[in-house]
Amino acid sequence: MSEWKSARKIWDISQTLRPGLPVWPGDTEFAFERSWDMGAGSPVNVARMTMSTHSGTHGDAPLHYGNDAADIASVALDPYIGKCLVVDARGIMGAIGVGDLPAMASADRVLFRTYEAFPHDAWREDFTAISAAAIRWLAAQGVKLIGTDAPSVDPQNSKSIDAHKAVLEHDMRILEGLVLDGVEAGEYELIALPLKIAGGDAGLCRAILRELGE
Ligand SMILES: Nc1ccccc1C(=O)C[C@H](N)C(=O)O
Ligand SMILES: [Zn+2]
Ligand SMILES: [Zn+2]
Repeated sequence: MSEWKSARKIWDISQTLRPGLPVWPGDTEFAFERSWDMGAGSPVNVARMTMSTHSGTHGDAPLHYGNDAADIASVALDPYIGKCLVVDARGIMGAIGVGDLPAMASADRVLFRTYEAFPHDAWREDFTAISAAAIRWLAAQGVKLIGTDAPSVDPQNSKSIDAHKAVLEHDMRILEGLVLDGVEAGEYELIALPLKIAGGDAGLCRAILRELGE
């Protein structure tokens, strides 16, 4: 075993960014290409990327759903690091409602697993959203961050984006596109920092869960 291996187990809950990554219908495809190849003129390999700010696993900035709201470079990082509760929401169709929420003593962060198996290779329009009522209920319990393995907290065809508006109203943070395959319901430490993009309406994340320590 590598001497670098942490004593506490780590789950990588991030999508792998690569060409062909399923993206929101109509949004920018993820593209990656070498701009310099190591060899004759260059001592190193370097690539360039083109992508939507909502590619793969990401955190939404309040600016995404509020014009005068904070960009991703300005938000505090506290919501993105610390103890979280993973909730098994597999089998719920449509949107997660208040009645689907577990009795919670206290949790600052709640992540919902909606997929039996994450759809890495195709866009699925029928993902499970989260109702605005459920978001308000979570806010009332003190929850500061809501995460989901679905690509949005609102349904794909929503124009009123009620869940996002409820999040804005309660100044919560959102993680979308998490990969929770093989993660059991329970408590973990979350670390998922969005990239610091000035004016960014979202930031790509490398998201992990870590086994709780002493
Ligand atoms: N790329 C988009 C283009 C148009 C409308 C929405 C998106 C989204 O990505 C939704 C997003 N993931 C969200 O719920 O925050
Ligand atoms: Zn998003
Ligand atoms: Zn969103």
